Amino acid sequence: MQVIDVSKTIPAVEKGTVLVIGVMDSVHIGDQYVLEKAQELSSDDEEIAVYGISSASTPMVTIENDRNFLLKSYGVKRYYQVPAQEHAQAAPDHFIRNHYEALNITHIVVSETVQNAAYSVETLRKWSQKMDVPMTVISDLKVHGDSVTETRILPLIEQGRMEAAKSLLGRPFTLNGEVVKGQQLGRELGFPTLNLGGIDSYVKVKPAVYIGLIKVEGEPDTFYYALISAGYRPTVNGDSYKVEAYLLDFNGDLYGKQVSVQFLRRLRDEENFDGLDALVDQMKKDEEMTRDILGLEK
Ligand SMILES: Cc1cc2nc3c(=O)[nH]c(=O)nc-3n(C[C@H](O)[C@H](O)[C@H](O)COP(=O)(O)O)c2cc1C
Ligand SMILES: Nc1ncnc2c1ncn2[C@@H]1O[C@H](COP(=O)(O)OP(=O)(O)O)[C@@H](O)[C@H]1O
Repeated sequence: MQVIDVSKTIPAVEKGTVLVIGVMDSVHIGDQYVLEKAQELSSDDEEIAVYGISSASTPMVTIENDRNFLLKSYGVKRYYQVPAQEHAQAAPDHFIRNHYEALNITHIVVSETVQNAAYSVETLRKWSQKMDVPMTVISDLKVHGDSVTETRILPLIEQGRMEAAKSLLGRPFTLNGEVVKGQQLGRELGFPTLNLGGIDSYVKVKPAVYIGLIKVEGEPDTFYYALISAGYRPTVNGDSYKVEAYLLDFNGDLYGKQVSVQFLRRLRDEENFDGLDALVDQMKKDEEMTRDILGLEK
């Protein structure tokens, strides 16, 4: 998928464009609903492109790379990105008017949620009628009475409500990062834990122990179950927030690898134990409980 800055020259395309206008920051089930409709509406002669009205605020549920990967998986060929300083005024109707011919727009798919101060669905509708370009407005997908937004998902992750987050995201909340060195204490405790680096832009999950799934770079068809520890590690005088994972029934060198860490459910909150023995006793219990829940051999 191509990412194109809308403030730069917009390359002309040959195929017809089904242009989706939406806030596609986290590619949650509301966004997925819009993208599925766009897929249904497009023919083999057309390509799906997204004009993304991003809030671009941190912390994020889905960082840019993740978003691009997800959009691509929904068949999106081009993502027209509005520069951060112009978000508040992001006016897709200007963009469409200015680049209508270069983009060869054959259909506009607009999600009802995206109206902002700068434009309205009505403005777009008038233009599409004048130009005789079909336009489809996708109504807001509601879960339990309310629209699905990133603002609704963020606090769920901050509270460690991973099942609830998953129900709105349409996938488990996932951190993608690189395995970095930690204090090298884990192996001595009998619980080697990979330390995840490069995750600063993501929302911080509640300090707690979680059951998760890990995918490792170079092994696209394998998942490992894991115990994830997120938090400040008060027992070992941890100085900063970290996310670590102990992979069950795994042994290998993961330093420097890209991993994806999916959060399935919270097991318990992080505690300040009185010494390492108490911590290790609890980690053993955590592992036993996890094996019980997952139906794994002990
Ligand atoms: C299953 C599990 C549970 C953990 N629970 C706690 C906890 O409740 N409190 C705490 O201070 N640290 C907890 N930790 C973090 C450990 O203190 C940390 O993994 C250990 O210090 C090793 O760190 P290292 O990877 O930097 O060597 C937990 C880690 C795991 C894997
Ligand atoms: N089952 C496992 N789960 C996680 N990491 C493992 C496992 N087995 C081996 N490792 C390796 O051990 C490292 C973690 O050991 P640890 O002593 O906690 O060191 P660090 O503090 O640097 O993370 C991982 O980065 C990985 O390379």
